[in-house]
Amino acid sequence: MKNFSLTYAPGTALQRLALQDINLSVAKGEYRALIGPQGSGKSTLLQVMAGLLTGEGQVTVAGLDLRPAKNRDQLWRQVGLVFQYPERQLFEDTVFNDVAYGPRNLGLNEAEVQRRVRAALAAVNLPPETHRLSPFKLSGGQQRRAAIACVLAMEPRLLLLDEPTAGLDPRAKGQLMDLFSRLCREKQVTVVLVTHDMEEVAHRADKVTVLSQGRVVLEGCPRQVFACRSRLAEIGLALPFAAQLAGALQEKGLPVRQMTTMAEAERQVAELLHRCSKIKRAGG
Ligand SMILES: Nc1ncnc2c1ncn2[C@@H]1O[C@H](COP(=O)(O)OP(=O)(O)OP(=O)(O)O)[C@@H](O)[C@H]1O
Repeated sequence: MKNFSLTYAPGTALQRLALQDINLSVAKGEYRALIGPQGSGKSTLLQVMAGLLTGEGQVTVAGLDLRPAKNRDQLWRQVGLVFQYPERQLFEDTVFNDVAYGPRNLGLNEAEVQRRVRAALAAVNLPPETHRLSPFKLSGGQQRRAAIACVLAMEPRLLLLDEPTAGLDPRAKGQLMDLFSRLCREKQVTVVLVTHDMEEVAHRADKVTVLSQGRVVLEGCPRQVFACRSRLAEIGLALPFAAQLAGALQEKGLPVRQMTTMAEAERQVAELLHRCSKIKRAGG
């Protein structure tokens, strides 16, 4: 995106500048997290990347300049957008037909449709006995997975995820986040994830973009972004637990390096305990 801005309902009483002068570049195969307080423009930005919203400035996705409408129309073959609560879009008589809907619309032959549907349902761990059920007979978590399978069956090159695990239990959430990571690492699918979950960002993202009031205010790898403690506090964003712990220990004068993931926290706490026990043994 180059110098991109978007105003909702221009010229009306509801006019709202949602994105201002955005310059953003996401590499192929990258896992990008998009964070920011409520109303900062994250969902709007995802919809622009999906070609659903337009504004002023340049947007190029998968080599397509999105200004001409014909290019935006082509994008749906390459981009999968998972909205918040995607299960609300399930509508077919069976789970199988819901997942097959997109591939059939692509005009693929039935053997390829079947292959894609089975692969997508297996990827989200929906067992074969659920495939012929009405999606409305599934549990809430299963419905979410079926809805995500609908997007995966399109085999998108770019996966845009708007809080895809909101409301799921930790196990289901972990499984889905692992799946998105695998698609990124093994199939070079580009992932852009909107989330309020800083642990996920610290753990999985290659890079983080922070939005505030429609502007990009910080960008970098998780370690760089989470080192900007006061800026994030000003914006109203929390730090991952490990970064909070590092700050608390440093305030007490303990020799702790900056850290963002739980694995780093475990290593550093183990080092600290080891040093404590050596000091104790030495009678200190
Ligand atoms: N269809 C719309 N018409 C008018 N204003 C809108 C519309 N959609 C969003 N907005 C406004 O644009 C701004 C950005 O909204 P957006 O949903 O992109 O933010 P967000 O960061 O995704 O928020 P959240 O974390 O709450 O989902 C907000 O001020 C919102 O009220």
